[in-house]
Amino acid sequence: MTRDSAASLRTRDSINSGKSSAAPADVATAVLTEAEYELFAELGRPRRVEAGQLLFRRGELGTTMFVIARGVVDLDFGDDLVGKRLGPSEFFGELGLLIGDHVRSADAVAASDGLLIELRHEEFQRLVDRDPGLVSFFLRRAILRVVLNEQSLIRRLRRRNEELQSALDSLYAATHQLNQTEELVRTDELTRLYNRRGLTLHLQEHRERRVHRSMGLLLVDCDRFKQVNDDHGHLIGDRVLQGVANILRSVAGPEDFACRLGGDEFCLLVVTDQREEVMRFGDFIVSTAQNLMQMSHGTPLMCPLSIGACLIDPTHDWNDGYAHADAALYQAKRLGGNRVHWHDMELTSA
Ligand SMILES: Nc1nc2c(ncn2[C@@H]2O[C@H](COP(=O)(O)OP(=O)(O)OP(=O)(O)O)[C@@H](O)[C@H]2O)c(=O)[nH]1
Repeated sequence: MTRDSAASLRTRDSINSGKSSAAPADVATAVLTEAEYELFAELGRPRRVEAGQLLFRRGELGTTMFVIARGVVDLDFGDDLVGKRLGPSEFFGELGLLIGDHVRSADAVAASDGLLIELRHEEFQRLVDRDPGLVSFFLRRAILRVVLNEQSLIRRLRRRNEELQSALDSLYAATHQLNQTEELVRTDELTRLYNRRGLTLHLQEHRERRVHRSMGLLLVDCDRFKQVNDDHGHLIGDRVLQGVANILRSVAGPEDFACRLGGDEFCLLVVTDQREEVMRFGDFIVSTAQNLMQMSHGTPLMCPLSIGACLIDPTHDWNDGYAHADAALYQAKRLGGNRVHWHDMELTSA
């Protein structure tokens, strides 16, 4: 291509807009100086492109640099990186020319019909031979542009990383808060045992996970607790309730479940299918309360406890099991309290 035809490739607009001469300040610009453009146009090959035509893909090896004579080209760097639109006199794919076999970092697509000038790696030496000064200036700009692009990419990635980190931190905080709230919703404030809602959720989780295990149920109720409040005040009453919770907490294994149902009523679920074992739990709780009562002088640390106990059949309705334990508790109270009573079927049918 001659110098005359090269000049004719350039649109008048781009010349008039002053893009053609790179001032020292925009040394990293993608716009070629007039002299560079003319040199590349002279040694390169013109190539017509149509709107939407793919020039190269990200990840492909390339050995060609392109200069836009007419039209516009979009560069898409993928992920969520900002793309670029290049116009007349701008160049792209320069590392292919300089290095040869360079991995493209973007998809290049003609965004309009246009005309490009292609320069292959093999032509690099010819460019140098023709005008070493001009090519060295171009090289400086091309390298600077790559470095600036890299730096801006690093900055963007760093910012993005910080944003992601802070989003992750907020997510952790929200999850933590949610867990805490969920835990609070399930917890009795006074005793820190599970509350009735906690029990309902516990049973629901078991049903959902299809955990079918036999369990012993102990319904624990304070005897004449109202009297404690009346005689010693609510604060002492609270302390007694906390004492009952401590006994239940101390006997419950990791798979067992202790909760305060409300007021002076508690329950303990123990994983077993043995009546004797459930009764052992019950006896231990009642006798521990008795021992604590003996240790109190004046201000009560504890009150007597009544317990209704039964085995829960995992294949039966929970409410049936609960009703059995409740009936047994009623019997324990009727017999004077301060004891464990085992549920027997006659009780419920009576
Ligand atoms: N201190 C305190 N008292 C509570 C709390 N919740 C409920 N109570 C009281 O517990 C008492 C329970 O009374 P009752 O249901 O008659 O039970 P009780 O006096 O133990 O009677 P029996 O069970 O028949 O032996 C009531 O006076 C309630 O006000 C609490 O959180 N703290």
